[in-house]
Amino acid sequence: MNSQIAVLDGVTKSYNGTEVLHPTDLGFGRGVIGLLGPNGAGKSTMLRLLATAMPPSSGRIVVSGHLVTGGIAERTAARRRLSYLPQEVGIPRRMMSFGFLDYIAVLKEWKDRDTRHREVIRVLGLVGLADRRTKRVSALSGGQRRRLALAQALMGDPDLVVLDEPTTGLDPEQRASLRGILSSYANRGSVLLATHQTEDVSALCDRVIILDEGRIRFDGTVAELIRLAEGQVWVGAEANTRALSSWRTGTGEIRSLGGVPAPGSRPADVAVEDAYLLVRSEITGATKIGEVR
Ligand SMILES: Nc1ncnc2c1ncn2[C@@H]1O[C@H](COP(=O)(O)OP(=O)(O)OP(=O)(O)O)[C@@H](O)[C@H]1O
Repeated sequence: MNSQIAVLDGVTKSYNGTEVLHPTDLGFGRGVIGLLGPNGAGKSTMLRLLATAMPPSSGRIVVSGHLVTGGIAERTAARRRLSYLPQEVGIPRRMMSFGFLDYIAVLKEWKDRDTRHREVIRVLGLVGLADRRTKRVSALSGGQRRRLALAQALMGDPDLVVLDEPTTGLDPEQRASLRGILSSYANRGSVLLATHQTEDVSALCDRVIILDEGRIRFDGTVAELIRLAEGQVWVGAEANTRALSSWRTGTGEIRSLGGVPAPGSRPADVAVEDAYLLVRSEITGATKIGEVR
């Protein structure tokens, strides 16, 4: 489809002979897409493949019309149209914030010095580090370093923004501000983010994909995900019998996922986290959505 900015076509990835991403077909259009899944599900693997950080074991990947899995020229052309925030970024500690971003901009082939510097200042402002631009990386806090890493992924006007756990380590103000920034990128391109923060998915994502053991287990809108869990989240004075999980909330009531509703309990609004946990429990065989009681 022409409106697709990135496509995975029969893509697999194996490490040392073990397939960790099973044959996957996915297309990404405009908008923010959240990738959820437990540790080791294959989220980072999928993002690294899309970001051209490593080749797939089989299948085709296309980004902005360029066949990433073709020759080097096509891969380079795709790289010019995407940006990537890995889960861990090693930033030289002696570099200054401005110098680091300027260096990345040079690698991204921003040749004109003035334009490049304007862009560096713009992204430093976006991540709230404008007043830290002459600070050495070693003098930044952990969250500020993460913001600096994020800034390099926001440079330019990419068609595809690939972010591996972008909100980890950010304070609430920065997370809220990042949501605004990512929504504005999503008006013109595709933003794909792997996260464990289900609140970010509900606040931000047009589409959510759940990956587990290298397979896609859910792909739909946030509303569709939530609908799967409707009628299975309860609050009351007691926990549901055979609840998948239950806990006392700040109001003193017990919130239960799944199970047989306790006498006097009432249905609660479903959050993305509830639906995610119920989908996961179905995968692991702990319960079956729609047949909990
Ligand atoms: N370089 C590698 N060599 C060997 N195995 C790897 C390598 N990178 C990842 N794996 C394995 O591939 C699987 C998927 O890992 P991946 O990092 O993609 O998961 P993830 O969903 O991003 O996990 P997390 O939420 O913990 O970041 C895991 O079993 C992991 O141990």
